[in-house]
Amino acid sequence: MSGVPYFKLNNGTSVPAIGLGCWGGTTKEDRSAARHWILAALKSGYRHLDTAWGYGTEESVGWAIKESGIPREEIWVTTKLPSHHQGMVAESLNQSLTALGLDYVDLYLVHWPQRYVYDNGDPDPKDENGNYRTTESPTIPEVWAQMQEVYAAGKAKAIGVSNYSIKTLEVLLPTAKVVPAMNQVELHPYLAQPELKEYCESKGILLIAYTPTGYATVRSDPTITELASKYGVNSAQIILAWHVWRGNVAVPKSANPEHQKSNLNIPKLSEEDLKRVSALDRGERLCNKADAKGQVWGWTLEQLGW
Ligand SMILES: NC(=O)C1=CN([C@@H]2O[C@H](COP(=O)(O)OP(=O)(O)OC[C@H]3O[C@@H](n4cnc5c(N)ncnc54)[C@H](OP(=O)(O)O)[C@@H]3O)[C@@H](O)[C@H]2O)C=CC1
Ligand SMILES: O=C[C@H](O)[C@@H](O)[C@@H](O)[C@H](O)C(=O)O
Repeated sequence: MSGVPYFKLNNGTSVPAIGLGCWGGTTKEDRSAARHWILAALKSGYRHLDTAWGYGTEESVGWAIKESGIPREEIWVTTKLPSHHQGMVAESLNQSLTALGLDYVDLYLVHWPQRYVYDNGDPDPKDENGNYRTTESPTIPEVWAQMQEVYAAGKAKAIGVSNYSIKTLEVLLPTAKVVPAMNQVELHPYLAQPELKEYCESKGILLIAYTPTGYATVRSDPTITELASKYGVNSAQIILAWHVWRGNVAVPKSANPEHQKSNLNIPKLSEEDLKRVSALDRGERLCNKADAKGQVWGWTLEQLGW
């Protein structure tokens, strides 16, 4: 077993390789109650919290940081820009900072490449046919230019993207003055995304794995459970060891103190066993799958480049 390593970003800062996913449910009550399991995680040794404007848990994250008494600079905080705020990056980040009770975040991510029209602050604006009201203005490069401004102002110590593919990164990068430090995407043994990983590595972009343990689907895979027995650990630990070996940051969510603790405790696996985990890749998405219209939050898989 070993502690959590830190990975270096293209701007020279370092991020704990395991963070706590802070998606806290859909009700106001659950999102508020998340403060208690977020605080428990900080007490167990987590120093990296992953939230988003859209999760409604920024206040809970801020409360837990304050309550923990841990110095601000020892905790890595990520939040994300929602799709209906992409024309107002500075204002949206200010809203997030107010909710967090912080004066900077360590990482600010564009949550999705698709942009929605701003309609009275509705985060899911839809037309009469139930279609997302996406917009081409601002463009991806225009949104990124605004991201560079909040980075220059020091309100975000690093900036990056989420749910970007090679296709959408190829739209962003040509005019970027700051290369995204990180790209947060779905990654687990059933969706290893080797081409995206190689591409991002070649550009100096670190990947963050969301849905990192692949839910019960991947955790109960026979190879994973066999390795868990062999090493005397649980399935999530096998999968997280694989992420760290591949050089991916991972942000497992757990409200359970025992799971939280074990997710920080990374076992050392043999190269041969790690390669067995890699061999499970089948390009299967488990989160954010296409809906009945063949879209994910208003964009087709082709638009997303998935
Ligand atoms: N950028 C994006 O678009 C997205 C980002 N995310 C981020 O990624 C985070 C994690 O993603 P998520 O989809 O929740 O995937 P996870 O792989 O983190 O799965 C979470 C589930 O796994 C369970 N779990 C966690 N650890 C263990 C363990 N050791 N043993 C058994 N069960 C365990 C949790 O249950 P329990 O609480 O009971 O432990 C919970 O039900 C989110 O919170 C969010 O921060 C997620 C989706 C999209
Ligand atoms: O409106 C979009 C959804 O909230 C979507 O943003 C989430 O599934 C998300 O990607 C996450 O980070 O958990």
